[in-house]
Amino acid sequence: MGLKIDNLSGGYAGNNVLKNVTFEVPNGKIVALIGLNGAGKSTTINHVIGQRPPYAGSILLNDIDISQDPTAFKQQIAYIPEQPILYDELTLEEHLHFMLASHNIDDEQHWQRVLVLLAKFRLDNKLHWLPIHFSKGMRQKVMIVAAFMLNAPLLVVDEPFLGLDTLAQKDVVRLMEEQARQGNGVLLTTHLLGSAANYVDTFVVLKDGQVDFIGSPEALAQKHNLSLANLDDFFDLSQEGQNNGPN
Ligand SMILES: Nc1ncnc2c1ncn2[C@@H]1O[C@H](COP(=O)(O)OP(=O)(O)OP(=O)(O)O)[C@@H](O)[C@H]1O
Repeated sequence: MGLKIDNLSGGYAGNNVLKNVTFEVPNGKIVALIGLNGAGKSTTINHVIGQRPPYAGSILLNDIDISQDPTAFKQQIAYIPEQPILYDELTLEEHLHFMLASHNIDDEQHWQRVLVLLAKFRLDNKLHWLPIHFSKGMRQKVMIVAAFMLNAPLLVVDEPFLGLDTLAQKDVVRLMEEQARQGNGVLLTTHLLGSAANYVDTFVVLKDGQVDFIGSPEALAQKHNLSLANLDDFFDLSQEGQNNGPN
């Protein structure tokens, strides 16, 4: 069980980006989607969170098919977007209550966890602030608190570290690991392979909208004759491969 993507084709009107993408995020595992700019990572994420319907293939989360029951499917997902999405007229506190309600989560039971997360990201004294008062990093932290408070079966994170200070980056990694320990799946996109190798179970490499590799950090490093510490050089090698052309 967990997330199962089978032969997914998808993209945008007139631009079929993903071709037969197949991979899984088992419950309790952290999977990182990686690839060069334009490889199709965000497009895959858009399909997984139900923003775009698949052209072909299937997306199941704990046996619920996104095409057959999109509401039940989406209620199992917590999502941290690359760019924060906040309502200008809602305070931080109102945002969090709204998110809990939209996921049918008992507010009173969960509020203690919310307060712990707010304190961790130093937002605990800002419950009455409106988004206009938040810095870029603080806006991102609001999205992070909102996602982790849901404790959802699948956490989807698009570029989790953009705009975050190093302390917050470490907290996000620890929280993703905690999610996995609790049996939830985590799907993230990242360009920071070297550090991701320390906490992900599986890398899924996308190239031109297709899955090019699935395996552990060790297997990916071995395939490219790299040490885990030098895994960031993987992108240089991919780039060279592209520049050299298909033949
Ligand atoms: N809204 C859109 N409409 C049409 N084509 C798009 C749209 N968004 C992205 N694309 C195209 O889809 C392809 C994959 O883009 P995508 O954003 O999924 O890549 P990515 O791997 O997430 O890249 P990055 O690392 O730059 O975030 C690219 O060719 C891009 O031009």
